Amino acid sequence: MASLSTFEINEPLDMHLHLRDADMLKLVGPLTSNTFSGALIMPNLVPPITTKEALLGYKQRIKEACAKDKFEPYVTLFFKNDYSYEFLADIKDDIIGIKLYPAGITTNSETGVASMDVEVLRPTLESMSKLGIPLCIHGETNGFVMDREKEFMPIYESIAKAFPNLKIIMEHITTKDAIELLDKYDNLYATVTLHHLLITLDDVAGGMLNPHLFCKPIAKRPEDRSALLNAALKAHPKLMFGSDSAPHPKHKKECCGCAAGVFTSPIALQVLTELFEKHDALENLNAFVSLNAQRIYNLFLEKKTIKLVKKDFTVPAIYEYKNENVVPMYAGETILWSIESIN
Ligand SMILES: NC(=O)N[C@@H](CC(=O)O)C(=O)O
Ligand SMILES: [Zn+2]
Ligand SMILES: [Zn+2]
Repeated sequence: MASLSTFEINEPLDMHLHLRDADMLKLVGPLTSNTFSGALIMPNLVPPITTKEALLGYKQRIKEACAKDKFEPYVTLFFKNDYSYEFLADIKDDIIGIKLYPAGITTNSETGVASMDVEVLRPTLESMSKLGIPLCIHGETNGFVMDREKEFMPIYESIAKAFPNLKIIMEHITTKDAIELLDKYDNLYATVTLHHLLITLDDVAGGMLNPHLFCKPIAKRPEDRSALLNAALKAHPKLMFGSDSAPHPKHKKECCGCAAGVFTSPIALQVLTELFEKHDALENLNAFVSLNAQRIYNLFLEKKTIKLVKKDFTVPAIYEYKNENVVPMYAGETILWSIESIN
């Protein structure tokens, strides 16, 4: 009998994750914490996380939901223009970064910033830069949907230039323009999702509409996907894996007015392994999914080894807990790798 191939991932990190709250958190939290060592948790709850009390309470609820696993939730604060230096100095050690959303650009971002003018953002950014707090950004304008990220590039540039000591993370990049910008400024970094390495707009809307692949930023053109994939496969040192796994209940996806977000937590490591194997790049997967983020964010992790085996896995049609449910990417389909053991 031919022996099965196996592959090990050490201390995997998901540097862009939505865990929501309450029963949805209890449903999706363990689907990340069982296989990942840690994750950067997005603050776009309703209302968003803007106080120390809300932040610490949320971190505690995440720890309880994920209590079975060795897992570190790296929580973030929702960017506001009026945070004082004293407030940020006090909260600095509890957060991994602050997430900036242009108002209304994505799910639960209504109270984000109304202007991306550097002068308007300056007070908070100056404090962050002095305190060494990284800035994570959802970088889209409100222009034509396919151009929103590209149009945001000058804004990234203006912030990168104005605050050379501020670490700026371009979240969930989807274009070759963003990949090109990465190498222009020392203080620019990026995350990329699994789905943006796999799909283009064709998969979302080129045939029958697939609401489970609808997300912000929308998937782009084949040449964008190639640029993202090339950078990920070589584990570009400024690029990190961030799933942007963004669960919404089934009835909010399969309806008129579909919510944006793709739910990938339960399949992320298996499909990444499939993708890197297909492109003969498995030797770079640990850098892409862990080492780059450890270096960029100065993280120190306990050992956790995920052993994957090349064995078919049928993705569940739906994940459920009490009244919550969520449909994963590739629901009901077969993927080529499975999780064999977690140590
Ligand atoms: N990516 C998405 O399409 N949705 C995210 C928000 C975000 O990351 O922009 C969500 O919170 O649902
Ligand atoms: Zn976003
Ligand atoms: Zn997100």
